Amino acid sequence: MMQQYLRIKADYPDTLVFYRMGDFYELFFDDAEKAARLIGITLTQRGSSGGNAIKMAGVPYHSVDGYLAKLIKLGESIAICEQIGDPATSKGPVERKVMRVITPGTLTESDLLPAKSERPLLAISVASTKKQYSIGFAWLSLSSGALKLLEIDSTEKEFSHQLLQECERIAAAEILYTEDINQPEVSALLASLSSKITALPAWHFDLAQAKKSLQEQLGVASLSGFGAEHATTAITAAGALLRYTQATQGKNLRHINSLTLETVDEFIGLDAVTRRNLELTETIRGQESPTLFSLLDHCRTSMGSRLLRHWLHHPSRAQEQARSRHHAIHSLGQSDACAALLSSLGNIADIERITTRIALASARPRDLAGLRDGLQQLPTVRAVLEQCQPATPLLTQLHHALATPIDCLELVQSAIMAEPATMIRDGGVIAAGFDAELDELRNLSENAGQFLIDLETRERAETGIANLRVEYNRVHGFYIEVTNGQTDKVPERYRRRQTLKNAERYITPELKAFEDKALSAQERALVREKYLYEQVLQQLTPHIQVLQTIAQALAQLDCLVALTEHATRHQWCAPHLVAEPILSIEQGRHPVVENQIEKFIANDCQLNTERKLLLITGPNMGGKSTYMRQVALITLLAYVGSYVPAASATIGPIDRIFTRIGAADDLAGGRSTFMVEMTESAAILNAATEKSLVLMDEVGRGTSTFDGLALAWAIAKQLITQTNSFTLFATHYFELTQLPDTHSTAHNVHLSAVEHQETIVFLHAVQDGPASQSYGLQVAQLAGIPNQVIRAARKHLAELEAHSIQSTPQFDLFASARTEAVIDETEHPLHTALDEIDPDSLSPREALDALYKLKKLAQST
Ligand SMILES: Nc1ncnc2c1ncn2[C@@H]1O[C@H](COP(=O)(O)OP(=O)(O)OP(=O)(O)O)[C@@H](O)[C@H]1O
Repeated sequence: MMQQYLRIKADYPDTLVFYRMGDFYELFFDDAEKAARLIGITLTQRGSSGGNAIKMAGVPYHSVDGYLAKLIKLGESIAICEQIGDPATSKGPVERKVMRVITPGTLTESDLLPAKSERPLLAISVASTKKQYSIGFAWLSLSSGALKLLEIDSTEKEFSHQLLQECERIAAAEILYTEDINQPEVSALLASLSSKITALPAWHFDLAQAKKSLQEQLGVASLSGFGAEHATTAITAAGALLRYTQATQGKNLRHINSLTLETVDEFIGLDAVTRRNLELTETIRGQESPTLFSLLDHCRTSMGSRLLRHWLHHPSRAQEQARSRHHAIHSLGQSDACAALLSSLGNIADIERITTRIALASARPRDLAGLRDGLQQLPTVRAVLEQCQPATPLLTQLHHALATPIDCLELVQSAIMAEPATMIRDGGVIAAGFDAELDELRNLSENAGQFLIDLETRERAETGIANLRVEYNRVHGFYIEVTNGQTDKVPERYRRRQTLKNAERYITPELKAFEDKALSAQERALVREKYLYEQVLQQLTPHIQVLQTIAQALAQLDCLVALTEHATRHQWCAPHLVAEPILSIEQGRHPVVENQIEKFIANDCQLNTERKLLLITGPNMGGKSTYMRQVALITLLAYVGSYVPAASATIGPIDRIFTRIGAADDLAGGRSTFMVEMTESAAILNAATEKSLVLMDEVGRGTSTFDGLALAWAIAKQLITQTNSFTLFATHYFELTQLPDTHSTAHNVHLSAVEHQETIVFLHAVQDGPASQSYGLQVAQLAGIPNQVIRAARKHLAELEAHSIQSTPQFDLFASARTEAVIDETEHPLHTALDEIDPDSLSPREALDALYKLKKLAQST
């Protein structure tokens, strides 16, 4: 047996092998030690191999799912090795085979998957020519069957950034790549993500082979129908991805029958920092709520929740998609459609994942019952949609997709019991009337009850033993039990089966014959049921595609209903997406904060070609960050297709949203607060365009005042004059408020506060003009800094202010620092000489002389 084990293990060196032995899965050697360490199962030793004791650890097969879930969470992969031979007939060890490999990116079991998020598997391929790179991404959500491709061109400088950005957006549970990627830092880069990283041999990434297997999988002769035939690097990645998935599943992947080619400019660009700062699906501290997603997720199905999460991370730049959702929300909100739909959707199971399990033949009886109950809701859902006025194209499309697949529904209705057992092996799954043979076998075993009662009555009468009982247990089968006092009345034909303390148990030829028949009928019924169940799964496979369409339509409808619900409840408005460059929000609120505090103060935001950068000043705690975030979230929500928390919102084309908010050390990544701040700012300055929305919060505060101020000033200037992006720039450097004097597209706004009896009251209202003072000490006092410290600070502040007698203290310090530097430089003899030259008035000869003179001067200093 150990030889068999070692042969199998050799094919799965980096995977924990769960080796089936009777009712247990056993792990051996290093696998056993590792599993014992990771999931706390007991490590034992038995026998020996090569003179060393064999370490082993096992888990019972019926509770394996819990252990698998823990291991997968820890990033482990597991090979499930089953007994496939018949132990009764095999000579030597029973034949065994790895039936499937479970990896973090290839999960389909409901117990192992999070209900509300996807766990995609991503493969990355890189092709390079000189300094140009093409990065191919192919990712698959095995639990839904959605396969996506993306190919981006990159340069050496951009490579790492682009690779990381896409990986973070896709958020794969597992990444496949080849170590042969020419960039050695790639593996380090990928390792910085939280996914499991699997390196594959280079030959898995072969274009010709990839194209062939992709076409075979999708059942097409060319990929042109998907517009993907030229995306060769992405196709190469898809080849490796398919090979890996097929190998782990050991089955046909019938539910993967389409692919989507994404383009890099399709979505509003959100880098990882921005996703985090805006707290879309995770708070900055990494919690699940409160986030934009936790706020809006009123979805009744897990399919809806997953799609909503996807929508929030993928707002399309094309305004059409968002507009069609706004129209649908308008229509759904007009009537009481939402309430009706919410109750129907609440009765619908996760048809998307159930369909996948049907394709993989791993669907459990309750999956099919769930499918049946869900499909039965479709007519009601459609009827409600028909009532929605006005009928919008999107709702009509959903109505169309939600037609009941009659054949499929009839099949599950007739085949599956109303409330089937959890496992097919226990029976109690196939409905009565579906199969005559099964009904007959069940009849035989179930009618045993009456036969036994009759027998008992007869035997009592014949033997005169009044308390004689005919009974059954799993170990000894049927028997007649007679208490000790009565055993002398037992007739000859009784054979003793078992002796107990107070009684004897017997069997008779008649009872034995019945037992054989009944037990075999029961066994045969179980076998028949299993067979029928497999047939039903088979017969469902032609319906996979239509079930996928239904699942997607239900998910969309669920999201729309959730958004409508929220919009109605919180008086959100329909945004206008327009072609002009404008971002005009009236009475905007922060969607999450407005829900958490009693009285949220609404604020406007006007940005357009004449007003592109707002310098936001105001006290700490005044609401600057909240204001900036709310503008970004309203913009994002509008493009997601949701209504927005405002009285009105008109928003033009937006290509990316950038944020530089707050400062946190990235100690793990080896970057200080200031380094993080500057890296993020650099990314913005390099990539922002005039269609980008940029949020900059207190840039420069991570370093000394002068350096910080100088950087903040230069960055703001660059955003005004070069990138010309829509910018919200919050700062505590009052000196920056002078920028609008020289740059007409920059404007000052501030968050107001008033002093009241030595303390400060925040008004949270955005007003024109710069703030008059910073109220830092008052906020510190509010925060509980001891009075003594506050008094000392106040004294020191007065001294500082007295020192800088100039009108605007810090700015003048900054200005004089600059002029000093300039004076220094102009006093250099070389500079003096240069200043004296007027190139326009020089003859060629004089110019040459001047050049010699300058060169000499340069050498002498
Ligand atoms: N518009 C508003 N209406 C009501 N309360 C608000 C509003 N904006 C912000 N607040 C409240 O004020 C608190 C502080 O807001 P915020 O963090 O935006 O201030 P800030 O000016 O960015 O402060 P700092 O400069 O210290 O970072 C928020 O937690 C919120 O409770």
